[in-house]
Amino acid sequence: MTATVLDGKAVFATIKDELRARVARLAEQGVVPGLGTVLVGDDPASKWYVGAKHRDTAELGINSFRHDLPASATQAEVEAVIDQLNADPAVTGFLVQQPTGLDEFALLSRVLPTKDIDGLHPMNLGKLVLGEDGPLPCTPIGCIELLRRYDVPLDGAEVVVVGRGLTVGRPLGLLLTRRSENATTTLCHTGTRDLAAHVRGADVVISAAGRPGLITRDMVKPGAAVLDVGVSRVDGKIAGDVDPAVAEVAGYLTPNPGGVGPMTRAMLMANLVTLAEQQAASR
Ligand SMILES: Nc1nc(=O)c2c([nH]1)NC[C@@H]1CN(c3ccc(C(=O)N[C@@H](CCC(=O)O)C(=O)O)cc3)C=[N+]21
Repeated sequence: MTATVLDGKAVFATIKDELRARVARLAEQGVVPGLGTVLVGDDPASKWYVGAKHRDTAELGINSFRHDLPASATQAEVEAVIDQLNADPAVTGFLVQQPTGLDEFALLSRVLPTKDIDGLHPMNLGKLVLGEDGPLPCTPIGCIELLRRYDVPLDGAEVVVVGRGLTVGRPLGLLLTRRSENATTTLCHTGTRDLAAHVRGADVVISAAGRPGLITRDMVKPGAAVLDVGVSRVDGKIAGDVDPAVAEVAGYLTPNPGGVGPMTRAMLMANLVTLAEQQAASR
């Protein structure tokens, strides 16, 4: 038995087709969505992610506005770029690529909540807690969407999330326990005494710890769905949190690369098109 591949790249291709149709309808109303990105410094991985996002927009007929700043950029300089993107009506939504090395909370708070396609503005995270509609964080909804497209049930399922970071683990817990997802969710982290015991009971495991090989074959319940969000680098290559031998016992497994990464970009594009539709409707 070998696990069914949760092919994020293939699902992204399908989602691109769906989005192209929505972009075409917006074009009939004279609206072209616009993505803004702010990148600080020259971390090669961050550069690649931002570059990939701009290739995605080009493929979808979405405008893009790229602001790359040197590592020496100050808080005030980055905030000035945020102000400019907030004020530009051609920019539907934008994100500040993390990490910046600056005061992240101040930067996140400065983005107009209505242009926050990352769903990480305190207002939007608050809406998530309160159960109000708003843009949702891309990697967490990417995980949920990937499971949905492969008919992996979440309703009543035991889900173990490994990691409590702002962009993945923390919001995933909030999303999975909503009535619409209805999963019983355990959030594990570096303080968890017996990780293996928790993972063993899980129908779905989502690991976003950034520790290569953390999830091993012996920890996984046969038939479980395993999503690998880890993007550590070992010898210049992507190393996930999930040991490859997990494929021998899991029912479903994301490749890495080719799993959650493309789904994150898919949800970013979807959030952007949704915002453009909302802005078009309220004109
Ligand atoms: N404000 C903000 N928003 C983000 O969404 C955000 C961020 N900051 N900081 C960094 C993380 C990381 N991230 C990835 C997106 C796509 C891939 C991706 O598509 N990876 C490809 C290939 C990777 C490769 O081959 O190098 C894959 O998994 O197949 C990976 C990682 C978004 N992030």
